[in-house]
Amino acid sequence: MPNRCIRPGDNPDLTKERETCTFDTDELAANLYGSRRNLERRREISQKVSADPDFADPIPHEFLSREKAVDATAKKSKVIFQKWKNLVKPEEMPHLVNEAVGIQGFPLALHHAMFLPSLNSQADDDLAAEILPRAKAYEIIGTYAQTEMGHGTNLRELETTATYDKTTQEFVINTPTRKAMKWWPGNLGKMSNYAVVCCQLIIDGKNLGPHNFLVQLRCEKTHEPLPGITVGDIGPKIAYNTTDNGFLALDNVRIPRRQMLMKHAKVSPDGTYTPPIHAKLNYGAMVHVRAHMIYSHGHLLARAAAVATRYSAVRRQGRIENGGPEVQILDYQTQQHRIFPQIARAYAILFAGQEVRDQYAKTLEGIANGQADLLPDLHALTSGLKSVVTFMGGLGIEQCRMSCGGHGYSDASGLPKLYGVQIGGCTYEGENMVMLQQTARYLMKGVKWAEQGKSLSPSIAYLGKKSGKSLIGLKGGDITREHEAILETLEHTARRLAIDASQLWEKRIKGGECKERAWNGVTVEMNRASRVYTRLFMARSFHRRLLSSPSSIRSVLSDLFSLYLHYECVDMAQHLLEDGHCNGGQIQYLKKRLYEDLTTLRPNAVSLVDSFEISDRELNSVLGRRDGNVYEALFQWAKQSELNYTDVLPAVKNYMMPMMEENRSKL
Ligand SMILES: CCCCCCCCCCCC(=O)SCCNC(=O)CCNC(=O)[C@H](O)C(C)(C)COP(=O)(O)OP(=O)(O)OC[C@H]1O[C@@H](n2cnc3c(N)ncnc32)[C@H](O)[C@@H]1OP(=O)(O)O
Ligand SMILES: Cc1cc2nc3c(=O)[nH]c(=O)nc-3n(C[C@H](O)[C@H](O)[C@H](O)COP(=O)(O)OP(=O)(O)OC[C@H]3O[C@@H](n4cnc5c(N)ncnc54)[C@H](O)[C@@H]3O)c2cc1C
Repeated sequence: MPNRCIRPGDNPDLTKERETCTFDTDELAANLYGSRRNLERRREISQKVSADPDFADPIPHEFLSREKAVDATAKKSKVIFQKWKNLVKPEEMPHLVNEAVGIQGFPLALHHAMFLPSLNSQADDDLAAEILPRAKAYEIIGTYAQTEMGHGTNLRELETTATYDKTTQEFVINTPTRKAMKWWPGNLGKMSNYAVVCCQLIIDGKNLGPHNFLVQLRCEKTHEPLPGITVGDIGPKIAYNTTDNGFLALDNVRIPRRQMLMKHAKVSPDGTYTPPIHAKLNYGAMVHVRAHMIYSHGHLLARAAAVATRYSAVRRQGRIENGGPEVQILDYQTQQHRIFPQIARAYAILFAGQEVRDQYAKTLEGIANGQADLLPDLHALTSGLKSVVTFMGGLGIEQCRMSCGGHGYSDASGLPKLYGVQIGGCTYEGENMVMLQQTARYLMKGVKWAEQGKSLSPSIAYLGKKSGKSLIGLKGGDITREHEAILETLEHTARRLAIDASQLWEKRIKGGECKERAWNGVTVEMNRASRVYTRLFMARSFHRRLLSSPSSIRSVLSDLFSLYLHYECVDMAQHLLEDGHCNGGQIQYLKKRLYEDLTTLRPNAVSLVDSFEISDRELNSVLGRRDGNVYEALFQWAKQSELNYTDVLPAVKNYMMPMMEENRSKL
């Protein structure tokens, strides 16, 4: 079967891998990206970016100072949002940015991820008509400033205030304390001249909670901060270092009333407050990012899996049998066990990410028509997914990095940067432990609704089902039935953990604790239930994708899905065993099946990552390059280190040489 990545001059081991492929890599890639046309567009964009001299990098970003890297990124962003703007559709923009700029952020990242979405979904018609065309035309750059130095998670306690002044029909915005400074917002420090700023709305001395306001930060002509505004960059971070995450203090900054985002909550000129149809519609921009970051985080894991798999096919080290040749490290079972589950998880996350984006679009449609009833389900699901996926992805990338040995530790591999970017997601858009609790709140309601026989939304329908005994290992050799048996066991486990957590909570309340304190005593169990609910959703979503896939790729997807399920179950074995639903023999069976999966997938491993269709430029990894010619490329990469510009560094000349000289002369 064709793997369409084979080219003359490639590393022969990699070519051999591609020759053993049992499916059409283009078919799988087209399925992943939605259609053949989308796949072709993806390639076209990759090729055109590589050919555009405006995107050429004289030296890799890894060797640039932060200021120079920010400069290079801004220069390319201008090219994207002027020259290229009309050449790509909005949905193709993330790919264009990844290709042209990379993953560490760019001046308009928050403009796209949060500024435009919050204006789109929360500004009233008048404000939207005035500001959106300017924002969409990049006449202005905006960000989303919510988090403060002292509070990020607990939005109710944000300290920035917007106090309504009826006499002038303005809001007066203030940062009352040092820790009330906005701290962290991406692109706030240096790039943005506007921001949606989250403030406590105060009318007639009454605090009506966090609301969003459009605030101009800098002069449109000079880009200098406006009076009353203190703004800057918060300094270097683990990753995202081409993003100017910023600080902001506001001192009696006045904005017109109509710059409150008033599509849902409203303040009339006389100061009358009208609440929104759903109390949390002001939090809509966060739901937007949570719904979209799942897919982009799937892509980060996909990249790491591509690097680790390709490199493991070209790296030869050690022997499996005495006297045999040095083997490709991909032949070691431990290496397969480290990397193949990451390939499967990357596919699973990408599939789930696509489903949740669709669910987000449906929910938004409902809200536009005055119906917010899909929002609680979406909030629970996106909160769970962002937490599980960012954590799973971080661990997965780290496994991929370690699987590349010493070279994985080098920036040449691209893996340290991927890891840094991925784990940022564990924190931003809601710290994972906190967001899992949001999911758990919904599950606790679901448990009650199920007890009362009420109807349940699809994502929690399993709470209303009855468990039978686990059929894992008892259904014979039919793979379809085995998948169903495992899914049923996952459903049972998710249901049981939610019910157990609910009972533990109730027990503490009955024991005399207030609901909230009792909750804090069971949050580890609550979050466990949320994770398994989310992992069940991911497994179901992968299964739906498998069932709807064309026959040409069904077999390889089924192999991948088997590996995914077996790995998930072994990883969660404790939960499967705890209540006796599964027994030790069944876990042993799952492990045996997992090891068989590793062998089954081995001939297709390289081809499965080829189907991620990530160009060399986008992958930005010497180890993961498509042609597999890594050793020469490693040397060429290292030669660009600024330490190699001269043979004798000033640091050596000024300090080390005199030291050695002095020590020699003492003898
Ligand atoms: C583009 C990709 C590229 C990606 C590139 C992106 C670049 C990076 C961008 C990073 C940007 C950021 O980090 S921006 C900053 C993000 N910050 C956060 O995410 C802060 C996290 N904190 C929160 O969201 C909140 O404070 C909570 C949810 C934890 C608590 O809020 P709360 O107001 O106290 O509400 P709480 O009592 O818990 O809940 C009351 C009820 O509201 C519901 N509820 C709570 N939140 C929501 C919500 N968002 N939507 C609907 N419903 C909600 C609850 O389920 C509950 O329902 P019921 O039970 O009553 O029915
Ligand atoms: C890369 C990056 C980009 C960001 N971009 C933006 C941006 O563009 N705009 C913006 O406004 N913000 C941004 N942020 C800020 C981010 O949203 C917050 O840092 C995040 O929401 C976590 O809040 P916190 O920092 O207050 O953490 P904290 O809440 O202080 O968390 C510290 C610890 O306390 C625990 N904890 C807190 N509350 C609870 C609870 N109720 N139950 C149990 N445990 C709890 C947490 O789990 C965690 O272990 C960004 C952050 C990062 C890292």
